Amino acid sequence: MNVDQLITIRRDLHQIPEIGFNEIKTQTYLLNVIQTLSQDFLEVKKWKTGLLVKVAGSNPKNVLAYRADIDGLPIKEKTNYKDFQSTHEGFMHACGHDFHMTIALGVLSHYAENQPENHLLFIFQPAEEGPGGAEPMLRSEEFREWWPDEIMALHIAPEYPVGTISTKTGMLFANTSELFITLKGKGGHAAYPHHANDMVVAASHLVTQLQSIVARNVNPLDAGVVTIGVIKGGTKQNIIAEEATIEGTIRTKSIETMSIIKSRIEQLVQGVEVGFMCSATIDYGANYCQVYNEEITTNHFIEFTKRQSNATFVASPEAMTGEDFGYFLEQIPGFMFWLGVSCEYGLHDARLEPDEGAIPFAVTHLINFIDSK
Ligand SMILES: CC(=O)N[C@@H](CCC[C@H](N)C(=O)O)C(=O)O
Repeated sequence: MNVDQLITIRRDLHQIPEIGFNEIKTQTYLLNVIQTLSQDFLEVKKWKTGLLVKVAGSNPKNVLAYRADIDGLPIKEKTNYKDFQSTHEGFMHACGHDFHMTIALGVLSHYAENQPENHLLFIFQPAEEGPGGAEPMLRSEEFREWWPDEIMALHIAPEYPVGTISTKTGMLFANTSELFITLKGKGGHAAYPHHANDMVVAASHLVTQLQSIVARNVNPLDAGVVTIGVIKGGTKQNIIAEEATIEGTIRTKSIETMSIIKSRIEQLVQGVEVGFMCSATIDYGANYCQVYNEEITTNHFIEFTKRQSNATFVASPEAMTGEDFGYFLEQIPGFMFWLGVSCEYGLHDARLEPDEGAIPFAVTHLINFIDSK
């Protein structure tokens, strides 16, 4: 695949972002591209809205896997793209998964023409942003039949210039848990507050109290995040709300801190139930384990990257981002790395315009790395 074809694919995919386990058009698009490749060494399996593609090696000793996540986000795009903005109103590839898929297709197309020595497995995984596709995929018969010996994945990094690769051994990304809290009280007329239990006021108190957990319950030498991204409640300005919902995410470096934060959330929610005479439910949604890069495979990739004259290696700090790729790394040795895409706006920003020059760079880097093994 030449650079123009890769850019066309990225722009096509950018126009059809779909959220977790709804990647219907994306799956069809990927299948159509894969069908244009030479099929001599390829085998394709569908798994839910994702795909598994195996390339048969000529003298296989092991299976090396490359994983790309394929879902988009519920974000209304605000890029300056003229011809290829999202056609799905309110949805956007604002986390670079259009890049991740394109790079995977670029590498796959090379090996469809040039048979690798070892087997290769390309994983197009749904629902990374939630509710999590990696864990159920790992348990599936489809995946277990093609279980790899080693696995790798990349994530775009807007803060680094094109040509930069950044990673580290050990923890790269944090443990995560989603958080959904619903408060139910008694609604009523705005002028009769003494006959109601106002869930807008209760939710406001709770959001403020939740901020105290990291400040006062997490060891300052450890790290934790409690971010509330959504607060909803009420139906009209002169009606006291009978229901409010709070949605957020928890991030920690250790499992113990995740338990501490969750039990504090439960205590604070109980306090709000008593204090505001309401009832509450807590749902932790999708939980991801940390992304922990295995030492030997990661160091091998770092050493390879440092030897490439067109690549700049940056030792990565740990990040409180989450990735369900951590589930693959729990069971299969491998690593994830950041790929510089040079953009002033960060991940999950409606203005994210990653530099497409990173696509051919990454495709070549990965092919050279696989061939070096
Ligand atoms: C790389 C990245 O941005 N990943 C997401 C993963 C989301 C996990 C889950 N849905 C949650 O919100 O906890 C991130 O937000 O870090």
